Amino acid sequence: MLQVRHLSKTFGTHSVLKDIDFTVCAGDVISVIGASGSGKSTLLRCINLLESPTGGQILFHGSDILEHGNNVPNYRSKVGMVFQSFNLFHNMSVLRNCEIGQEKVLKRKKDLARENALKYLRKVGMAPYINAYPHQLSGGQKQRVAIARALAMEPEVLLFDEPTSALDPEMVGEVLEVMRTLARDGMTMIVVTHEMAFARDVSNHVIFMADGVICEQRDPQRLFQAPKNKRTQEFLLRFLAH
Ligand SMILES: Nc1ncnc2c1ncn2[C@@H]1O[C@H](COP(=O)(O)OP(=O)(O)OP(=O)(O)O)[C@@H](O)[C@H]1O
Repeated sequence: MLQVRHLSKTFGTHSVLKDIDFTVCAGDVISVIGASGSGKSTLLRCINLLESPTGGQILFHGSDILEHGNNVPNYRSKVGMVFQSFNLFHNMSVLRNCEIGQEKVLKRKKDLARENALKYLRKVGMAPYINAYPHQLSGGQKQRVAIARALAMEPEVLLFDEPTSALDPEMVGEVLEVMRTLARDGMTMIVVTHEMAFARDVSNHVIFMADGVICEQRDPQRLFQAPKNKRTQEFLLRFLAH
């Protein structure tokens, strides 16, 4: 479905992504792990074109979306994103947050947008809060609304950029549980995370990054139990020591 080929990104003279290569198939849950500053968020932001890659290809169903003339708005509507900081519209209710993108971007009629918003708010357990405003919600609840909003756009791939990093520890579980359910339902997901248990137990493929490079990518069982790359070994040892 999605192939990232030789992707690079430079900020000024700082090379943040170098020769990134991986493939996403329908139903894949891919976790991207690595130390702070290794380029994980930049990679996600390049995939959904919030950042322009400096080089390489992003093939979506075989066509390179970085090539001039490709339908970028269509691609964007099929690649959803959930941010660390929720990015909800503060002046809108929970329900409106989940309707607005469908109406403005997908041009859905109000009735359909509402029906869909309610469907996904139910899925993440936020239906009782449809009239609440973001400031009335906990961090975990805000993130569940953000997930419902992304799902309501019915993307083919959902990108998560450290979705639990801004949450108090007691709220991490409720968001991870929603993500586990999505994975079980077959949602295609790329998840930048520091939650190693999620990466190990839920994903079918794990990418380990250091200094803008993919050092190792494999199935989680082998990557966690028998990492081949020295930097992966060091990272996992440091992680276990905490
Ligand atoms: N807009 C930008 N301009 C300049 N440098 C940037 C920009 N965005 C990111 N960088 C740099 O790119 C590098 C990778 O950052 P990135 O946020 O992708 O790492 P990360 O692995 O996601 O880190 P973390 O786990 O802390 O979120 C860092 O050195 C960062 O300072």
